Parts: sequence; C-alpha cells; structure tokens
Amino acid sequence: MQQRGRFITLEGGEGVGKSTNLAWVAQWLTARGVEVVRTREPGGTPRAEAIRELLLDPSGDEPLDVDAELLLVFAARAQHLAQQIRPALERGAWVLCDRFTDATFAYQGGGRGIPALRIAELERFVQRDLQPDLTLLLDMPVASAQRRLQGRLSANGEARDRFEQERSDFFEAVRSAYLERASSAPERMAVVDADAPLEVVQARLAACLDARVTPWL
Ligand SMILES: Nc1ncnc2c1ncn2[C@@H]1O[C@H](COP(=O)(O)OP(=O)(O)O)[C@@H](O)[C@H]1O
Ligand SMILES: Cc1cn([C@H]2C[C@H](O)[C@@H](COP(=O)(O)OP(=O)(O)O)O2)c(=O)[nH]c1=O
Repeated sequence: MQQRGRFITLEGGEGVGKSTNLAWVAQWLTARGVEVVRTREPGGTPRAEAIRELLLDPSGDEPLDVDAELLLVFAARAQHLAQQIRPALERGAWVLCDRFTDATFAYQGGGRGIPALRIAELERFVQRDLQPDLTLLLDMPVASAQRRLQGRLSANGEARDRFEQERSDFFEAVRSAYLERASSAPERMAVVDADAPLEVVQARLAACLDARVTPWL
C-alpha cells in the first residue's frame, strides 16, 4: 500500500480527556491545511460500531469470554481498516483515531491478562505493516480520571458501560501497560500529562505537535 496520509492515534484510560482533545487536535491540523478524518475504536464504520455495542453492553447474564473480547476488538479493527482507515490514508487524508491497538495491549493485555505475544500475532495478521505514525498518550492518575468520568456520566445521565464498570485495580493495570508501551516505543508514542486544566493540557499537546508533526507538513 502506498500510504500518503498520516495516522495519528489518541490513547489513555477512561476520563483522561481523549474525546475533548481529539477535537482540539483535529482543529490544529485543519488550521494547517490538512484533510482530517476523525474516527474511533472500537467502531468507526456501521458494522464495526455494531461490534462495539456487543463489547460495551453490560447487560445480560452471559459473561463475555476474554478471548472472544479480544477477537471482537480485532474483528472491528479489520473492518475499520478496510472500509475507513486504509482508503483515507491512500487518498492522502490524515486519520485521527480515538484509541487503536495500544488500547488492546492495555485493556486486553494489562487489564485482562492476555499475553502480549498473542495480541502481537493478531496485530500482524490484521494490520500487516500498518502502524500509527504518532500516538498521543494522555496520562493521569486513575482516581482523578475516574472523577472526571463520573462528572461526564452524571452531566449526561449516562450509565457505565461494561469496561467503565471495572474496579480501580483493572484501570491501574491498564495505565501501567500503556506507560510500559510508551517507554518501549518513544519514537512513536508521546506521553502527555493530562492531570491539569484543559488549557494547560492543550499547551502541552501543541508543544508536542509542533515538535513532531510540524516537520511532516
Ligand atoms: N483537562 C481537563 N480538566 C478538567 N476536565 C476535563 C479536562 N479534559 C476533559 N475534561 C472533562 O472530563 C470529562 C471526560 O473527558 P472526555 O474527553 O470525555 O474523556 P475520555 O474521552 O478520555 O473518556 C468530560 O466531562 C470533559 O469535559
Ligand atoms: C480500542 C479498544 C477499546 N477498548 C475499550 C476501552 C474503552 O473502555 C472502551 C470504549 O472506548 P471509548 O469510548 O474510547 O472509552 P471512553 O471514551 O469511555 O474513554 O473500549 C478495549 O478494551 N480494547 C481496545 O482495543
């Protein structure tokens, strides 16, 4: 595949501000003349969004097997890559995605305990040589992120989804797995301290984008 556009992902635990800052990063890129396709995982296309519903639905007596969860995540990703991400990159658009495979290493790996080697096998199978060009990892202590998440849920009258119902040790394991991945791939992943007022987080993001993305423009 001749990849012309750039692929940027945002990662982090629940409530760190991914959705809020994704919109801001999209504006930063658009202001510099880039065509941006905003999307998210799991989901991003109608069929992949249907798989997302299965993954997030907390109802019912039947637990979701951890391997089934892993395979559903990658099934959604295969669909998203084929229908949305690869075509956009091929026509020269930049793709800005709320979560991608680092989330699988963090949630199914760190959180559920699936060995990273097994996840890496599926990653190769589904993505072949495609990796994000840049991943912005928003990081903050779990307790503060949970307070933000609770604020958003209360404000919108939303219920917790299947992942949001997990206990804090699950989220601590997710956070550690993310930080470990970032330290093993510093050229691709930038850790941004998200435990600050929004304008401070955005100044940190701007510094990071200036350093890493401006040379691509
Ligand atoms: N830097 C920040 N300081 C305070 N509140 C924030 C900040 N960033 C986001 N929020 C708020 O925290 C909540 C969770 O943010 P959101 O972007 O939905 O997070 P995520 O997509 O990572 O779950 C929202 O109500 C949002 O308005
Ligand atoms: C992409 C991905 C997401 N997830 C989970 C993490 C999230 O709890 C959930 C939905 O993602 P998302 O809507 O981004 O969560 P939030 O906005 O609440 O932070 O899917 C995985 O477990 N594995 C994955 O590979």
